[in-house]
Parts: sequence; structure tokens; C-alpha cells
Amino acid sequence: MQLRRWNQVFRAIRAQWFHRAAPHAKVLLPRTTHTPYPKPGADVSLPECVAALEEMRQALQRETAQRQALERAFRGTRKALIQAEADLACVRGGERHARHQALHDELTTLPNRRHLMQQLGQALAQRGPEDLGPTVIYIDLDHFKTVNDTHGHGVGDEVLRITAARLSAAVRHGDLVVRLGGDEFVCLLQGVADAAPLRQLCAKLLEAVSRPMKVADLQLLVCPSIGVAMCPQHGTAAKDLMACADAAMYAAKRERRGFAFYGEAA
Ligand SMILES: Nc1nc2c(ncn2[C@@H]2O[C@H](COP(=O)(O)OP(=O)(O)OP(=O)(O)O)[C@@H](O)[C@H]2O)c(=O)[nH]1
Repeated sequence: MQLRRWNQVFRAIRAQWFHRAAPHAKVLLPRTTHTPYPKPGADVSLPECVAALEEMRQALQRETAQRQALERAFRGTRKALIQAEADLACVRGGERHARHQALHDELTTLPNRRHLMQQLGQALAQRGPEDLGPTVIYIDLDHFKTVNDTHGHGVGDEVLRITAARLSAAVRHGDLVVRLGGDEFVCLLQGVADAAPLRQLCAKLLEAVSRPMKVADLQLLVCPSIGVAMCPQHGTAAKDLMACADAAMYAAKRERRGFAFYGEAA
């Protein structure tokens, strides 16, 4: 209804302009035109045209305001979505970081005791009656306190980092090297059938850690003691294997043997 009225008004305005303001413009019109121009003021009076134009101006103003409000709302929503996405990425990154921190040692970046106990528990739980069990190799540095006391904790920290790197380099891909805390480390191996390759590995670990360490302008010699516990010979529960490996390590330290298997006489 409104559109029809506006059309009517426009036709009238055009006709008024055509007849009053520019009568000479008639000559510019093609003779073949099919649209007859209404007589000026035929349908609608000039005040009515002005009122209709004002009405249209207000309607357009309302629509423009509505469109601008919609655009603002859209921009606001898009900004909020982008922010929400960034927040989510931040939360996920934080979660990843927290999970990593919970399972790793800050000083050496090695997995920590919690990580070891998870892995060991899992390996034992998944082991079938005929399967080879995991092996725990417990490593403790000898007289590490003296390094700290003589050269300071900074040097001691660097010795721990070097030890971690050397142990990691000595084991096979897939074996787990862990810092338990202090100067204690563990290597967790899977599927080792007998003692011979373990002896070779212990000798390799012993040699790797005992090589001179260069820290700042110091040359340091640090030796480890190593204890081994195998599943199922020495235990089938995580705490038993850890206790046996620890006891074997102390026997090696006490008897200055370098490394020892649990229950093995000197
Ligand atoms: N630099 C440094 N020292 C640490 C850290 N954590 C523990 N320690 C020290 O490591 C030492 C470990 O002590 P022990 O293993 O009992 O001492 P040890 O001299 O190695 O004795 P043995 O093992 O019997 O030869 C302690 O002096 C701790 O203060 C660490 O993160 N950084």
C-alpha cells in the first residue's frame, strides 16, 4: 500500500518538475516512450508529495538505524567469538602446560616419579602371564652432596642436567629415563629377556655418567651406583620392583661394585 502510494507520489513529482521547472526538457524525451507522464498535480497535491517524502525519509532513517544497530551487534558478536576462541586456546595451552609440569622434572626436563609410576603400573597391568615384564634400573650419584658443598648448587644442578642427558643418550628409543628427585634417576625398560644385555647396558650407563664433566671452568668426576630389579624374578608389583632396585643400588654403593642385580651376591 505504502509503496504504491509512494510510486504515485513520485510520478506526480516528476510530472510537476517536468512541466514547471524544465518544460524544454520535453524535447529530450524519446517520442517512442510508452510511459505517459501524468498531468501535473493530477493525483496528488504538492503538500501531499512533501508529506509522503518526509514519511519516506523517516522510514529510510529508521531502516538505516536498524541496519547500523544490526551491523554493530554483528561486529560485537564476531569480536566476542574471536576473543572466546583465543581464551579457549589459552586454556587448552595452560592445561597442556600444567599436565606436562605435573609429569616432568623442571631442572632436567625428564619425566618425574609420578610419570614413572604411571608407566610402570600400566606395563605391569598389561602384562600377560607369558609376557616379559618391565625392568627397573635405579641410579644414584655417589657423594653428590660434596659437589654441592664444594662448588655450589648451580654447579650441582648442571651436573644433574648432564647426567640426565647422558642417561637419555645411552638407552634405546622407547626406554624411559626419569629423575626421581635429588641425585636419583631410573631407567624403565620393557621386554628384556635375560641379564646379559642388562649388564651391558649398566656398564654403558656407568661409563657414560663417569666420563669427566665440564661445568664452567671445572672438570668434575661423578660416579653413579646402579641397582637392577626384573619382573617377575624380583617382583610383580611396582612398589616391590622399585624397592628391590633401590636395595640393589645400595648394595652396589656399599660394596663399590658400580652396579648390582637384586639378590646377587658380590
Ligand atoms: N644441586 C642440586 N642438589 C640437589 C637437588 N636435589 C637434591 N640435591 C642434593 O643432592 C644431595 C643428595 O644427597 P645424598 O644422595 O644423600 O648424598 P650423596 O652425597 O650423594 O651420598 P651417597 O649417595 O651416599 O654417595 C643432597 O645434598 C641434596 O641437597 C637439586 O635439584 N639440585
